[in-house]
Amino acid sequence: MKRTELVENIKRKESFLCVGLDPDIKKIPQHLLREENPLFAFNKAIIDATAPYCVAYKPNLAFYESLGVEGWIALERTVKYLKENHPDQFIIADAKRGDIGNTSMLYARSFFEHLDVDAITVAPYMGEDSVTPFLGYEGKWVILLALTSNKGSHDFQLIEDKNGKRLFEHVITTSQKWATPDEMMYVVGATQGSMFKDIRNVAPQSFLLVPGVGAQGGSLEEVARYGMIPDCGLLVNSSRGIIYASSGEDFAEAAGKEAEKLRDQMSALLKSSHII
Ligand SMILES: O=c1ccn([C@@H]2O[C@H](COP(=O)(O)O)[C@@H](O)[C@H]2O)c(=O)[nH]1
Repeated sequence: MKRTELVENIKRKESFLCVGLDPDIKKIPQHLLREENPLFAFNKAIIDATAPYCVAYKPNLAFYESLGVEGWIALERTVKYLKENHPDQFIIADAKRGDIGNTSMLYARSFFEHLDVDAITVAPYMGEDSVTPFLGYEGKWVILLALTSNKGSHDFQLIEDKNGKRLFEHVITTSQKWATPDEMMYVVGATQGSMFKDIRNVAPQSFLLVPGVGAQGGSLEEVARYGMIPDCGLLVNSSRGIIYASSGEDFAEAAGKEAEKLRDQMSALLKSSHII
């Protein structure tokens, strides 16, 4: 999906919400365990209930790979279901890949040709030749980890060089030489609050994928205050806060309500920034 289409969807739906499809077989409602593929049954119900309120879905690979073949089948069926029934949704494989060039090339083939998602998260640690094999696919995106939402983000990402430039700033400035803001986004955790100002100093035009709202306690208002740009430039993800809003038979309806609440807040933020 091209940036113009993503931005049109954000404006039309008054939402920059990304719903995280992180189904844990131990947490999904008991009655779904009778289904032939419980993970897919769960995702399908969540998608149908939340699609009016979001513009993107982000399945995290861990939740599928941990189940072996059955998990991969659930992931493939989920992506196919989205493409056939909700073709306006931007699909992100949160896989955090990145390896030596020829290996990254095969990861890229797997996610962009076989699974055919719109974007994949990539770890920048191995440098340019580990990232560039994911680039050059028409309409596909690399989402590079920059400043993550977890406590451990401080261990390496904030290390300063002798001029006071931090590692995450190096990641962003260097990677902008490899790709345009129409093919590369950055992961920045919602828990980083006012650090979004520093991110925007080095990435004024890039879209940011922002996990950490909901279960991790990040503030949507702060993210928008410091991170929003004229075409929005944000995809804010919530996974557990939406998909586990209820553990009962009403789980999909409850997920829809949570997504709608976030959409309403996002709509107000888009309006106050004169984006819509
Ligand atoms: O910095 C990061 C990068 C990725 N994630 C992933 O996003 C979701 C967040 O889930 P919640 O349930 O809304 O906390 C999950 O898949 C993480 O692995 C992140 O949280 N932070």
